[in-house]
Parts: sequence; C-alpha cells; structure tokens
Amino acid sequence: MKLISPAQHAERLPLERIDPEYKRLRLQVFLGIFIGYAGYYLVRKNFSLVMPDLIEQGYSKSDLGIALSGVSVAYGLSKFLMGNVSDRSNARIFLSLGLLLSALTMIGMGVFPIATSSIAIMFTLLFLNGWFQGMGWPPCGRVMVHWFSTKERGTKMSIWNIAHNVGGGLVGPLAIAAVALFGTWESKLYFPGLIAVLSAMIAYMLVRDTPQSCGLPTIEEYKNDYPSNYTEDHEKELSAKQILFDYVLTSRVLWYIAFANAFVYLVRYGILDWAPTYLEEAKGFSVKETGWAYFAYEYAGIPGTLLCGWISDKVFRGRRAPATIIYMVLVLVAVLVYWKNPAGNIWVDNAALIAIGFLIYGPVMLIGVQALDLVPKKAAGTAAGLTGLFGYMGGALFANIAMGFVVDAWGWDGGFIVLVAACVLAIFFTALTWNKETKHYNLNKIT
Ligand SMILES: O=P(O)(O)OC[C@H](O)CO
Repeated sequence: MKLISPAQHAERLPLERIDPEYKRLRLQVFLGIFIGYAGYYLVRKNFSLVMPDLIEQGYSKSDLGIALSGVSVAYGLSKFLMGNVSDRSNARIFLSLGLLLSALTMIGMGVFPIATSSIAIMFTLLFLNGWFQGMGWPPCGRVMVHWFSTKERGTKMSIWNIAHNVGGGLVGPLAIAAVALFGTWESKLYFPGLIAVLSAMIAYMLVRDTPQSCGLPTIEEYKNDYPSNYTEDHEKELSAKQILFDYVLTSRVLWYIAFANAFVYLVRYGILDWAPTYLEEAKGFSVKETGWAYFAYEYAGIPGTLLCGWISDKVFRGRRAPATIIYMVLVLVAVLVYWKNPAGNIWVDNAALIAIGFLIYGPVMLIGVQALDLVPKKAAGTAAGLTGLFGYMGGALFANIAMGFVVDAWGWDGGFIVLVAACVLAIFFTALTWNKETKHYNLNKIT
C-alpha cells in the first residue's frame, strides 16, 4: 500500500518559479488525465464488438448480455469503493495502475482462448475489468480538484470529460484496424489493450499527484479562489472512515446528487443502448441509418458538454444546478419528440437523438463536478464514486435489464414513460441542491 500512498510534499520552489512551473504542470497533468481516461474507454466497451463473433461460435445474446453486465455491476461498485482508496493514494500511480490492469485483462481475453471459452469465465474477467475500470474516474477527480480551482472547474472538467467520448469513439476504428492488421476477431480485444498500455505509460509520465508534491502552493492560494468552507484541514490526507462518515455518507446534498445521477444515467443508457432496437422496430430505420444515428449521439455530446461547463462557470459563476436543470428540461423536450414523432420522419428522429446526445452529457459531467465541489479535496473520489454507484447500479443497470421487461410488457410507450419520469426526477433531485449552492455562492461573493 505504501507504493500507492499520496506523494510527499516537496520543499516550496522559489517565488519566481511558482507561476511558470504551475502553468507548465497544469497543462501536463491535464494532458495526462485526458489521455489516461480516453485510454480507459478503449478497454471499457470493446467486448461488445466481439459479441457477433462469439454469437457465431454458438453463444446466445442473452448469455453474452449476462457476461457483459459484469462490467456495469463491477464498475458501479468499484467507482465508489476504489474511489475511497483513490482518495488515499497517489493519483499518478493509481490511474496508471488501474488502466494497465484493465488493458492486461483485455489482452488476456484476446490472447488466451480459454478466456472466452465459457460465459462464467467471461463474466468473471469482465467483472474484473469493470473493477479495474473503476480506478479511472476517481484519480482524475483527485487531480482535477488539486490542480484546478472551483471557479474554473466546470470549464476544465467539461474539456476533460470529452476524453471518454474520444476514447469510446475510437473503439470502432481501432477494431477495424485490428482486424486489418492481425486478421483475427480476438485482435479486437488485444489491439485496443496494447494501445491502452501505451496510454497508461503516457499517463504515468505526465500526471503528478498534488501541486505541493511539486514544490508549489495549493491551487486555492495560487488562484486566490477559496471554497466558502475552506480551511487548512482541507490539505490533510484523511482516513477511509473520516472520508465516508464525516463528509460523504453524511452529506444530504450528495445523496440528492447521487439520486439525480441514477435518473440521468437511466436516460443516458436508456436512450443509447436501446436506440438501434427502437429505431429499427418502431421507426423503420435501416441498420446503416441506425449506425449513423448512434455515432451522432455520442459525438454531439462533445460540444454539448463544453457549452454546459462554460455556462456553469461563466453564466452561473460556478453553480452547477441551474445548468443541469436547463439541460435536463431540454432533454425532456427532445425525448418527447423522439417518442411522439410518427414513423417516416427520419430527420426528426435523428435531430431528436442528436439533441439528446448534445444535452445529456452536460448533466453527466456537471453532477461529477458538483460532487467534487461539495466535499474537501481529500474526499473527492469517494464523493464522485457515490454518484457513480447510483449511476451504474441504479440507472445503467435499470436501463439495460428492466427497460427490456418494461418494453416487452407495455410496448415502447411504457419505456418512454419511464424515461420521461427519469428526466423529471433528475430535475427534482437536482433542484433540491439549489439552496445549498446559492448559500455557497453568496459566501464566496462576500469573502
Ligand atoms: O460514466 P463514467 O463513470 O465513465 O463517467 C463518464 C463521464 O466522464 C462522467 O463525467
């Protein structure tokens, strides 16, 4: 455990070196967490791309679905539990180690035939992969709160957040390249794994745990941007018990955000995962048209996220709830259009889907930022982990499993009623955080 302990503080650099060193290192660590998190997404989703090959070998869709669920279940649990470990670890090592382990799991699944020889083995390995994947977000959050101050965090987080769209978007082209290079379906697992090993090495070279470990002052001192409740104690490393019971589990607002996140993730994955089936069954899309719509959904998220972070920082001056609520109201409108638009108007369905993609990733990102804002820096990973636990164990799992039953029993109308209710509940739970944020903001203005 000593190996991954937080980096020791170094002697303070001379005054004239502080500013240039801070500027250089902020860019460097930001690149490190961006490349690192994009790397995580290269080995998060690539199993889906070998599912058609496994079906050809005789596996059924439902069996493979069970194997795949291992990732979501483990990821939700791990983002919370490993988030707590991450808060007590050196982000540079923790981030790279998780990515390396996840990449090695995928390489192993591609290289050793026994790894794909039964559903039980695949479930176990995918569960392990989900667990290692949970070691990605929390150290990025730790880096973010130690190197970027509250008022700039919305914008900076929104830029970092597109790493997951970039990484996720590269999975398809990498699979095509893998088959072209190696000629086997297994290469769709090990080739992205090899690239992810490279990302882990780059992340290790670039990331630094805290400014103090590089001889720099805290980000609050450097930017003169102090949260309202900031004290010297915010710089002390905390025990697991202190993080959980003094700051995370006892924060009512954090619970509101966690519930909001469950509903936001229900919409995120409820729309995304069912888009191909819904568009082909209910709207008469061809497979090719569905593929493009799916692609557009993911990439529309990039400008939508950037705009959302900017609005939160510049228009609402560091408050997150107003931007989340505005985006979720617009998501609700787009979901209604996507549902009610009669079959045949393909461009309306595409426009609605792109609008949902543009809008949904802003709240996904801002809820994470809000979690980081609410607790001292040393509890950041656990706080974001709690929202992740609800997002995956609640929202994503419901979207994957229960949505299928709802649609089977009550048709697509039933599924859309669930999604509309999820939008309303996400808005409701975010609205409960409004007063807390207003107080925080007013205090910041006075001090
Ligand atoms: O769903 P996650 O945990 O991979 O997070 C995705 C985005 O980075 C959320 O900010």
